[in-house]
Amino acid sequence: MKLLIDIGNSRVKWARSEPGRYTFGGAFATDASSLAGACESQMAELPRPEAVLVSNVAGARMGRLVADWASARWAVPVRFLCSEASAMGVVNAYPDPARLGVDRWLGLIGAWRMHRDACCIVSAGTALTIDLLDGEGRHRGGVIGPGLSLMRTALTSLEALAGEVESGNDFFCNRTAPALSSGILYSAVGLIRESLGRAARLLATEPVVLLTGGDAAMLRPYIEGPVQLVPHLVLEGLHAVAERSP
Ligand SMILES: Nc1ncnc2c1ncn2[C@@H]1O[C@H](COP(=O)(O)OP(=O)(O)O)[C@@H](O)[C@H]1O
Ligand SMILES: CC(C)(COP(=O)(O)O)[C@@H](O)C(=O)NCCC(=O)O
Ligand SMILES: [K+]
Repeated sequence: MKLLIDIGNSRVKWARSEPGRYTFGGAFATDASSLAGACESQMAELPRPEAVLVSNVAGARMGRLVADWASARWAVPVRFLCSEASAMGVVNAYPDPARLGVDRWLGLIGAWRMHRDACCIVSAGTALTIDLLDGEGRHRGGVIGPGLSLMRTALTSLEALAGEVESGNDFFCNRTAPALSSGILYSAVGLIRESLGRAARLLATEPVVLLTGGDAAMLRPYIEGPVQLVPHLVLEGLHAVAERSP
């Protein structure tokens, strides 16, 4: 068994990888003060993994905390994945491949393994990242926007907008709280819809949407066309790599 760990800027997600079998394990906050304790409470009882594969986009300190915990618990090799120029049929669009977030890279790897066709990966996490993969496995680039919580935190930090964001049904609202909710939601939905329109024109075909991340389920009703909800695409990408690694 290999242990897969996705360290995002809001949450750490983990899973078990065995040949032909991927099992989601759990999630906990990406918080330095509680990280080791959360690893202990969620993963300590696992059988000793033969390896730990990590995707980390939350900085070196979080990565070190997880690696130190795993090394102390099992004395097992901890491998931090890096974005590459190409791998497993996917070609990175970045001229400097290592600069592409490794979560986005592993999302592309996971998407290609699932679909082997043109797809648009929408990852609704701390950031809202959208990446386009063409029918030949070429990454055509992507965009990085604010996630829902990030927008909420930024806007409600303004004194005039402080307080609860209240979900509503209208687009145009006559009270501050629902107006915030509508603006935040459609900022994300607008970016997604713009991306999908441009993707269809660029590829001359409508790519399937792979929707992932903590806000995926919430955004799903607002996205037209073929959409597949994949709660943890980064972990699926790590599983694809794990199955190919010795
Ligand atoms: N239990 C949860 N804890 C924290 N955020 C959650 C939770 N469930 C859903 N979310 C939403 O998901 C987002 C984080 O998604 P996630 O994909 O875990 O982000 P990242 O990969 O950037 O850490 C948060 O911004 C929040 O809006
Ligand atoms: C943009 C991100 C921080 C998203 O992280 P997340 O929302 O998953 O926490 C991550 O993809 C990243 O570190 N990207 C590096 C810059 C780039 O991809 O161009
Ligand atoms: K993301």
